[in-house]
Amino acid sequence: MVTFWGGKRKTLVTAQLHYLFMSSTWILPDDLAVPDFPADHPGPGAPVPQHWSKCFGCGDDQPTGLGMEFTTGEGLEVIGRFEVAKRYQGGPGFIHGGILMTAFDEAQGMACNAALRSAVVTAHLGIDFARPIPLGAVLELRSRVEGTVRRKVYTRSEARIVDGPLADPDVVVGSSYGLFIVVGHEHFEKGKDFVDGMPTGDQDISAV
Ligand SMILES: CCCCCCCCCCCCCCCC(=O)SCCNC(=O)CCNC(=O)[C@H](O)C(C)(C)COP(=O)(O)OP(=O)(O)OC[C@H]1O[C@@H](n2cnc3c(N)ncnc32)[C@H](O)[C@@H]1OP(=O)(O)O
Repeated sequence: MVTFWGGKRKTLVTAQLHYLFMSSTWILPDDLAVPDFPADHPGPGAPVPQHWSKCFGCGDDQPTGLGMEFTTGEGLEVIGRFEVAKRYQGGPGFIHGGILMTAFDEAQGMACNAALRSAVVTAHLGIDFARPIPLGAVLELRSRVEGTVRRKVYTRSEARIVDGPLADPDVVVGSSYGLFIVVGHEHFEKGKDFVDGMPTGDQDISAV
């Protein structure tokens, strides 16, 4: 199957050559600009704070969420981790695919935020499920910004099991590419009436 996106969304071209590669190919635009390395970047290994305490991906005030924790990696990379809890089950014993996609969404959004210091939302996500991921596995997602075109931010991420069942840091168990769009504060104004509870800590809606 070969799928090309056209029309208004001409910059996003995805070729899904499943019969050749068993994975999808993400073609980046020619006019991609690589963002400058932030002057105040703390270097590898520094904690990256949650962007919002109620976030399903990273919030510490969201008991059913993934509780992902992030650190800076080399260059513009961020590294996210979480353990595959039993409640994330899809097929017996394994992670639900939508949970992995959520983790990739969060991880690539955090990479955008760390590289650009701007709020972003997801416009498009692609994912390849390469290996089954068992409950109890500790997943590490390495994510980075590939470049930007105007407000569009192109990202990439790979997941590996680094601890627990089937751990092998050399095996990529899933990968993802994303298109995020830089948005202003007004984007979140529309949601203020629907926020679930008050934020904890110093993360509030104005922080985005
Ligand atoms: C909740 C999060 C809090 C975040 C706080 C910040 C902290 C940062 C850390 C984030 C970590 C979180 C990670 C989870 C992040 C989510 O899960 S966000 C939730 C899911 N996403 C959404 O709800 C987004 C819903 N969609 C929208 O609101 C609007 O469609 C968008 C994406 C803002 C774009 O609308 P717009 O601002 O009017 O922009 P528009 O002119 O249509 O498009 C701009 C460009 O993007 C292109 N484009 C737009 N959509 C697409 C598409 N789907 N395909 C291809 N191209 C597209 C356009 O063609 C245009 O291209 P150019 O003309 O520049 O070449």
